[in-house]
Amino acid sequence: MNDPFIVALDFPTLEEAKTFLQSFPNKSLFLKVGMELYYQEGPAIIHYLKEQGHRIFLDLKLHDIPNTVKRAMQGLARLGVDLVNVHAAGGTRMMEAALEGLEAGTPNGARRPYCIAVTQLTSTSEQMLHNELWIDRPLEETVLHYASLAKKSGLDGVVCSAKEVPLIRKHCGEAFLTVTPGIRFADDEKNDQVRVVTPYEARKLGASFIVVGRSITRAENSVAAYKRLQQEWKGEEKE
Ligand SMILES: O=C(O)c1cc(=O)[nH]c(=O)n1[C@@H]1O[C@H](COP(=O)(O)O)[C@@H](O)[C@H]1O
Repeated sequence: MNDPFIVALDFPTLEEAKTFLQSFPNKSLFLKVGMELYYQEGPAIIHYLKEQGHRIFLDLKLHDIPNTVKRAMQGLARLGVDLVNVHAAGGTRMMEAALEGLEAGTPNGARRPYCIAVTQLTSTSEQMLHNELWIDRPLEETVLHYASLAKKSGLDGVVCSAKEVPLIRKHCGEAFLTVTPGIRFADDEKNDQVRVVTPYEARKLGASFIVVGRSITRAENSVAAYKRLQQEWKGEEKE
């Protein structure tokens, strides 16, 4: 998993996803299939993207009782995706059950999908955490606590904002994956994201992977936007 860019394929239909992918012929991408696309197209979308040679992060953010998560993960492992996720808020027993399900569903000889936990969504602000969700601890502390629970449960890493990566790396180690959405170019709209950084900042902060959706998928020229992403990651942002 060396390529640090994950493109969020947030489209309502396979047709629209295909139209987008036509801009990247012969290129193997790391694609994130989320609820919008998967709930419409189901496993067929995964089979199609795998046939095209793409790697897949199936982002369904499972959060349920341990047994349900275990059985759901068993099925997802059979799809042969590379990466899946759960909400760390489901607790350690649920995260352990997710791994048990993945191990049980992984075909013989294959590698089980990596499994990561969402800490606090990148659309959550400090204010929302305290005033709406009634969580009194500082946001960064809760992110680190959830990351520690994920690590203790045996997960491979977390989803967080790149802002929290240095703290997580310090406590959970360099091998623990940090997958960071909330990525925007300096001149982009934030939309519904709150804890946002540029690709350049994400690399400086040490993110393992960055998840980029609208800045590429809704760009006038998606190929140019992807190239800009590569350049900024290499440190060529104008400061
Ligand atoms: O798990 C995720 O992928 C995720 C977690 C999170 O905290 N924040 C977050 O934005 N995401 C996903 O990352 C993508 C970000 O998309 P853009 O905001 O368009 O770049 C979306 O598909 C979200 O579902």
